[in-house]
Amino acid sequence: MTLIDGKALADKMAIALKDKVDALKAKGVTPGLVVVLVGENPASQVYVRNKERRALTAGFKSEIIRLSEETSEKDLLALIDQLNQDSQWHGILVQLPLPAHISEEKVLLAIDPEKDVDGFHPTNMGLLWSGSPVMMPSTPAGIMVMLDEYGVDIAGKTALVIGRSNIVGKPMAQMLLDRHATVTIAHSRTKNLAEVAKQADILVVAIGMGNFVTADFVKPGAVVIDVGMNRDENGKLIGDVKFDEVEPIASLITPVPGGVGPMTITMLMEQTYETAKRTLGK
Ligand SMILES: Nc1nc(=O)c2c([nH]1)NC[C@@H]1CN(c3ccc(C(=O)N[C@@H](CCC(=O)O)C(=O)O)cc3)C=[N+]21
Ligand SMILES: [Mg+2]
Repeated sequence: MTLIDGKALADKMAIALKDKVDALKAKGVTPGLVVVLVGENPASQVYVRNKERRALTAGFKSEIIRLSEETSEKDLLALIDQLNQDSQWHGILVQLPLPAHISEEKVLLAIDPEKDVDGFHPTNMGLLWSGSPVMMPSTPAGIMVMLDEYGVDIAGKTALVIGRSNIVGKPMAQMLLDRHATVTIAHSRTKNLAEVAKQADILVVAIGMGNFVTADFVKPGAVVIDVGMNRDENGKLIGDVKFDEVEPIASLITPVPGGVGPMTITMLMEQTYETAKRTLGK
């Protein structure tokens, strides 16, 4: 069996999370997650709905605040300030991307780092890179859980992360490094990418180009993690990895859908729960 079933693992973790949440509620704390969505990005609508469904299933208090595409940066910052002060919300997530007239950097800086369940605030990114993470970006955190669940050895292995975003590639590299992998980050300017990729025991692909990674990129027996979420010409969801070609070569591979995506949401829920739990003694 070469498939890493992210959906099944997410469902399994959801059952355990519900029990943990019930126990926390009995102590008087209900985890609260608020999601802010600006504009009508159709992909964002799907993700935000999935998040809300998983949050309510877990027994959280959850709300989606939908703002029009025309919302000013000033109004959004004022809303974040208000959510920062509101003790019913343990986690605040502002869905990215934001409309072009709003600075993502300013918005992420405005979120209280203690409520930044995405782990995107520079304080949280710095804590991760210095080896004392508090809030971890949920996509790479979910990938680490999948690697552990499927018994993948990380220490001493060669890992290649393709993609250098702040939300996936960079934190992924740090998490693998922390577990003693030998890590390389590749990107669109990397020369001889297929040859570089072919050295990797663990290959994480987050480049945002459908079917980009083909059989010639993959070392036989490699573990292949596909973070891609692309639509093909028929509107079908496809990953960054050409699954049918790579699956016979890999020892383990994540599908799209049903791999990284569901675990991203699961880790967001776990992190919101942990954040709520930290308020107990306060
Ligand atoms: N502040 C912020 N935090 C995020 O974590 C964040 C974000 N902005 N913006 C967009 C990306 C993307 N993202 C996904 C979440 C769930 C699925 C997911 O559930 N995927 C399912 C299917 C989805 C479908 O059918 O379209 C799957 O892969 O099986 C995918 C992608 C979170 N993101
Ligand atoms: Mg995330």
